[in-house]
Amino acid sequence: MLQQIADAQLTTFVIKDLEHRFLLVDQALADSLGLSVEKMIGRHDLEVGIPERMVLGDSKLGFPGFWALDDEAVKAGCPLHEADSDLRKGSESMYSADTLRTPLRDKDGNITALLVQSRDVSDLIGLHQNLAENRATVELQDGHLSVLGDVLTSLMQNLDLDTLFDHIAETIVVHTRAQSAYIWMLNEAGCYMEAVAAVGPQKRACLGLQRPRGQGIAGKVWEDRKSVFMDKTTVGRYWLPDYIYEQQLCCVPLIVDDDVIGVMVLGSFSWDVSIRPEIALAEKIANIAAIAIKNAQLMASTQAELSRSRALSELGSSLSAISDPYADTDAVCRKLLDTIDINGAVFVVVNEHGTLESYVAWGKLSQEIKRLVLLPAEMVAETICAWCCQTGEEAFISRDQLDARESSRIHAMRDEMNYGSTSCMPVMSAGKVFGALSIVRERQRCDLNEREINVFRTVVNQLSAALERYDLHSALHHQANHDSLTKLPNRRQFEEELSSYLEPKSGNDAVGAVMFMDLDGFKLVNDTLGHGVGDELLKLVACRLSGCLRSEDLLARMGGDEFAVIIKGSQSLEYAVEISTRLSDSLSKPFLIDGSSLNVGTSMGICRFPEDGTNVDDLLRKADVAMYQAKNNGKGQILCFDQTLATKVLKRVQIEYQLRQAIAEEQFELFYQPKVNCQTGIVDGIEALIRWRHPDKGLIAPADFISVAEEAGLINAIGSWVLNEAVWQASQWSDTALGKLRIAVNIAASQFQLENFSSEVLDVLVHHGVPPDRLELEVTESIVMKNLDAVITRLQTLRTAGVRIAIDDFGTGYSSLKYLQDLPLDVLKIDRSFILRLQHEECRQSLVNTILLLASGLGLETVAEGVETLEQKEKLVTLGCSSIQGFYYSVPVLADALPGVVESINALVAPEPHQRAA
Ligand SMILES: Nc1nc2c(ncn2[C@@H]2O[C@H](COP(=O)(O)O[C@H]3[C@@H](O)[C@H](n4cnc5c(=O)[nH]c(N)nc54)O[C@@H]3COP(=O)(O)O)[C@@H](O)[C@H]2O)c(=O)[nH]1
Repeated sequence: MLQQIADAQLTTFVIKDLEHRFLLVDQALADSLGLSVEKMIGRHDLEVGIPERMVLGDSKLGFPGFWALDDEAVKAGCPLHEADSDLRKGSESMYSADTLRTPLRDKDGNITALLVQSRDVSDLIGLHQNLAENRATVELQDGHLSVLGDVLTSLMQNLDLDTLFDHIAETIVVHTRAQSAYIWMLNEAGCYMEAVAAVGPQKRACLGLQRPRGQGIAGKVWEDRKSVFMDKTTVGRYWLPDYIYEQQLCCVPLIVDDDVIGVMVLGSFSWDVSIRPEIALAEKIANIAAIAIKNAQLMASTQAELSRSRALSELGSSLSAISDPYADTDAVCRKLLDTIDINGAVFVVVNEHGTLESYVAWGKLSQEIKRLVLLPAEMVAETICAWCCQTGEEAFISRDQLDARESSRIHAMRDEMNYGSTSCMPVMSAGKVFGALSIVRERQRCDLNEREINVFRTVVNQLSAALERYDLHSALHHQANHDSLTKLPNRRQFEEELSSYLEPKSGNDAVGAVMFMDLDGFKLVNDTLGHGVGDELLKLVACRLSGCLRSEDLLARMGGDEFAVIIKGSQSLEYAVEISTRLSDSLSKPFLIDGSSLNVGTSMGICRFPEDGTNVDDLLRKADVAMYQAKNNGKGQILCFDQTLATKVLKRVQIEYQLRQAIAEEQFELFYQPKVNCQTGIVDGIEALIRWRHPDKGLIAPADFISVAEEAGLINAIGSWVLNEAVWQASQWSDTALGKLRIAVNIAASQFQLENFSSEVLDVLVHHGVPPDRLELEVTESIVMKNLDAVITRLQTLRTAGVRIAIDDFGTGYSSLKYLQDLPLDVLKIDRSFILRLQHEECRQSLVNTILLLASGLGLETVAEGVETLEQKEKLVTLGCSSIQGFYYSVPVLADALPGVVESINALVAPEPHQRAA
């Protein structure tokens, strides 16, 4: 029955005596040992074939053996549980057991036997091991997942491409057992893989390396499109010199949309720790990295596109405001590098000699835009730019083409400079080729596409239009700033240039001189030979003057026959005088125009800056003042500005200004001075003499303003007023005692130059109803200076009508007998200077006598001016003078006072009423 119990157990069920002999053995154990139960009873473990190291123990396994465990249980006197492991059975296969040894006691309590119950737990342990392995796998995957989560987060944070590449390389080293990492990216044209980021000792050496398809590890992974593990012993030929420290490499392709865009390489410097298992993680990182790279590339190209379109619109607006075609083209070239994704822009121009020269070249080298070295002119002539300039057509060269329109040395240069795709277009202005603009890409990059060429064409067209606008604007500007006759700068340009030159530069005043000149004798040429000759003369003068100056100086035509010069940079008065003398001398030789030899000279005024002024107005005014004075001193003079001179001129200018107001407001009055007949002692005429009643300064004598009026061209207006006023006054006196008196009016020489002068005089007489014989015109000898024939005709017309003509101030001017004969005269007025001291100086007497004889010989009456004394009067009467005028009889008086004055003069000779009666 006990045997039945033993056999019914699921476990090994054995009872042993204290010598380890089996007292009871279950059938299963006997079967497993290939023995019968009976055969085992009474035998110990070794005798039934249980291996010795199980029975007696195995030190290697740390197993004490069945017997030692049996003894231990007996000794302990209580059940002993033992989890045996890795036990080998007879077949040497491994098994594990869970054994309980329970000492059995007799009725006296003594241990007499040992119950051994043992269970085979090998399967259970296997299960445990599987469980542990599974747990490790899950943990590894969990680890990978968390690594990938980190990687994903860090790579998707919108990094720019370069930072992203670096970041990927760093991430690999952080999250795998790799000690170095390299990122290789396919170039734009898909020609090679380029190392763009690296972590590890080879970083510097490796960055920028390029590997074509199939070459090097990156090239091989690109070709095979799958991950690979290599070590130095197995793959020598792909190693190249790229990885000198690494012993093992894991290489993973970066694939997006089935295209290999790059390669990720993980390296380890030791043999001990294999990085082969890292491939799985690296591949997962690569998947994320590839997407992140693609995103960043998209982002970068979108941003580049955005900034290109921004640059394009900026370019458009800067082109519309082009101010200097050269400087602006330079800027356009630079902007083109931003506007179109290119590596170089070159601009060549056709210079004024019609030859091509390289003007500007810009290149984009690792994002930095730099000016490139310009090609020598002879090489420019062999480029595609020259072809474009010659034909006026566009040209395109693809990246791998050697275009026959360029010379072989340009091909060699292209090679050396790594030039690829090129587009060149002519820049035109008003149908004329101005130059050519060319853009270029590095050879490794794709050809310029249609869209990019269109953008380039738009820019070139805009540039051409801008140049056309600029040319037009320049022409207009030139027109506005230059004299069309002499082509010299005009007054406006002169003032602008002087003003900008005078602006203090770096705190220093500009130094130099301004000269103002006016041609002497030009008016005569113009009036006598006509404006055509005058114009030719001005052109020749401009040419001679220009030849005397340095290129930095400026000669301008200020208007009419006036020229001005800016001498820059010299403070020396001597130098200014030297230049002006040179200018003046240059005009000394006659000018030959239409077969006539013409002579002109120049009067010149000089002022210097900063001494005489620091602004345009001051300097021009002062040079003008000096010139004015030079002219007054006599023709052909050069004078430097001085303040006294300026005061005089200022006064003159003020008088001129006020005179204009005086004419407008009729601030003039006529005074009248009687002329007394020497024979009768009776007043036989009066002279009208002008006075200016200035609102502030009171009465101003004609000596203080007539000459200014003559110079300013105001005398004709004043003369008209005097004539009208005097004739009107004569008409007022018509029915009085003064009604028969002849009234003399002073006429300036320029009045005789007026074509309608005689008709004006006659009209005034008619208008006021005064007969012509009551008017006498006093003219000076200066009327013979100009247009003598016309003057004589006018005088004759007047004289024929009955107006008398007197020559005034005789003896002070030309005193030519010829004109005395030619001019139709009635009266000769002897100048006051001859009368003065008449009674003291013998020679004066004979002079006056001669004049009187001359007048009498010519049939002219005579009037002596400025007679102040009785002696003078008596002498003149004795000498036979016709009439006398002077303070001796009366100072000039106002019209109201004149009747009284005349009456009292006449009274001096008229008999008293009682005498008359007698
Ligand atoms: N074109 C015009 N010229 C005019 C006009 N009115 C005057 N003048 C000329 O101005 C000059 C100065 O004239 P005025 O100051 O009026 O002097 C005249 C007399 O006042 C002065 N005079 C007369 N008698 C004496 C005298 O005894 N002593 C003395 N010191 N001066 C005297 O002489 C002037 C007269 O000059 P003239 O005309 O030459 O007879 C003078 O040249 C005027 O011509 C005008 O309307 N238009």
